[in-house]
Amino acid sequence: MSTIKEYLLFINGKWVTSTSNETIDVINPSTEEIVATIQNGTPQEGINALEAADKAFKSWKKTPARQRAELLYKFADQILAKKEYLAELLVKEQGKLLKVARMEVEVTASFIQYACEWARRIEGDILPSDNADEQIWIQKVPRGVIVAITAWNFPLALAARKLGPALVAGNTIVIKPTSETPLATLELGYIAKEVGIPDGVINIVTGPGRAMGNALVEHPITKMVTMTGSTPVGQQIAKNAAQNLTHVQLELGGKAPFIVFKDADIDAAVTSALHSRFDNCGQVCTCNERMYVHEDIYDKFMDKFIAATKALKIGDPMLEDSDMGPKVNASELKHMEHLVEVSLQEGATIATGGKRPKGAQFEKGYWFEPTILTNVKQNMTIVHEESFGPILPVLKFKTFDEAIHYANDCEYGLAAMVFTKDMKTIMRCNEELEYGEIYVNRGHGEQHQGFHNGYKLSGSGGEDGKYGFEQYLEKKTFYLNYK
Ligand SMILES: NC(=O)C1=CN([C@@H]2O[C@H](COP(=O)(O)OP(=O)(O)OC[C@H]3O[C@@H](n4cnc5c(N)ncnc54)[C@H](OP(=O)(O)O)[C@@H]3O)[C@@H](O)[C@H]2O)C=CC1
Ligand SMILES: O=C(O)[C@@H](O)[C@@H]1OC[C@H](O)[C@H]1O
Repeated sequence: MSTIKEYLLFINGKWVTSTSNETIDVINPSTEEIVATIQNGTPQEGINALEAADKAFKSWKKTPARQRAELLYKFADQILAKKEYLAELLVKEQGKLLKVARMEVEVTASFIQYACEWARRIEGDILPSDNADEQIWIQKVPRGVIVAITAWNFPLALAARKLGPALVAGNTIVIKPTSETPLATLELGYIAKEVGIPDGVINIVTGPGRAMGNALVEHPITKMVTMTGSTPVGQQIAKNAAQNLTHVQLELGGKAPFIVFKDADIDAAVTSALHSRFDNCGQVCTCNERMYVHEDIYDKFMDKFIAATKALKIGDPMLEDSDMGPKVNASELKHMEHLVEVSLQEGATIATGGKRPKGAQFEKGYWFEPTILTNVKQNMTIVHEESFGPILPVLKFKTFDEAIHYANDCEYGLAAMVFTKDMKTIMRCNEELEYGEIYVNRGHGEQHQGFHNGYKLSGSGGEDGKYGFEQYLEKKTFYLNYK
């Protein structure tokens, strides 16, 4: 009889049971079984975590950056040492394929290792003053307590993407993972103790965002909120943080266009389009959310693309030969069905998929077939509303200007993908596409040294790389007169 693990709140280096005496079940999306429970933490417990982080900040910021990095390298090593355990936990709580979960654990460690490289590169400026015998120093200093709020699609990697730079820069952190997939993130509390991260430097609290999240965002101890999630919630966080003018960094929704020009390598485009839509059951912020294929190659492209989509194997994410697992929860599954229903009502047709799969193995769980919609018009809902799931509308285009117009006709601006061999077309796309991240002749997939930056309603601030690291530092200008 497997016992259900009850996770507690991780505050000031201790595991704490919430005074709410309430827990939240974490459900396995493949089986609908309870995987574990978490605390329904109270807003006061969130504030307790902030106070612990504030207390720890005073000594953590004085710790030489190299020592901070050395501890975080050990933290990353311990994450890798637990790869199989953490990967299986991710499969159970999020439904992602085991091979993708293993990649997520590796990426979690590499996010932290990348941040550690910045330990000896925190550079300021020294400027000559207009006054004699005076210098101006512009110093980079840590902000203080960072609140990190994460989404459910890559929960562990998203936490590390924030924890790494925050701590290397000298800040302390309170992480609130989503209530959907908090387990692997909570395991970071055990790892923090194992490697000797000082108490209070890392705190992990759970509870619904509207209560626990609000409390963390609105408190004056909080000096920065970094959040990954949906645009409506990001907008709410920005409003709540405004009362203290707290710095906010938001990575939000997307509706990436995937444009296949007439001269594209069709086989390469088919493979990239397939993975950029259906990997992680379409639950990646930079996913191929809508395709524009030049009319001259449309039939040839679609024959190959539909065949490849039909060949995808939906199944138990623990099995090596599965290509796609379930959606993360029941409401997301219902959202898929709703989007297909609306698309059909608006005149689209289904080339493949469009419903829950049949079979005994799909009786339980939140499964949805990989779906391609055709006869789609630019003004349809599915072309503008993020699906964040395995549904792909495909449209034709005639001219370059038409493709760019369609692609930019969107309230989001995170990622775009373009397939062409023509350099002039590539450079015009670079210039005219209104997106923070453009992939040319390959599918989506950021790298740590890049800059994951959403335009429009896809976010503000950006993260990763040099410019993401800089967000975790404040500037302090120092006029030194030595007359
Ligand atoms: N740009 C990017 O890099 C990424 C963007 N996303 C986007 O995230 C969405 C899916 O993730 P999902 O988790 O459903 O996103 P949500 O916006 O629903 O939740 C994100 C996080 O915010 C918390 N939250 C909710 N309300 C508040 C509040 N009022 N104050 C503070 N925190 C709050 C949630 O907690 P709880 O769940 O416990 O309520 C969760 O931890 C998609 O739209 C996708 O596009 C996802 C991944 C990456
Ligand atoms: O947030 C996302 O969906 C992507 O940025 C995803 O998150 C962590 C992985 O490294 C990215 O692919």
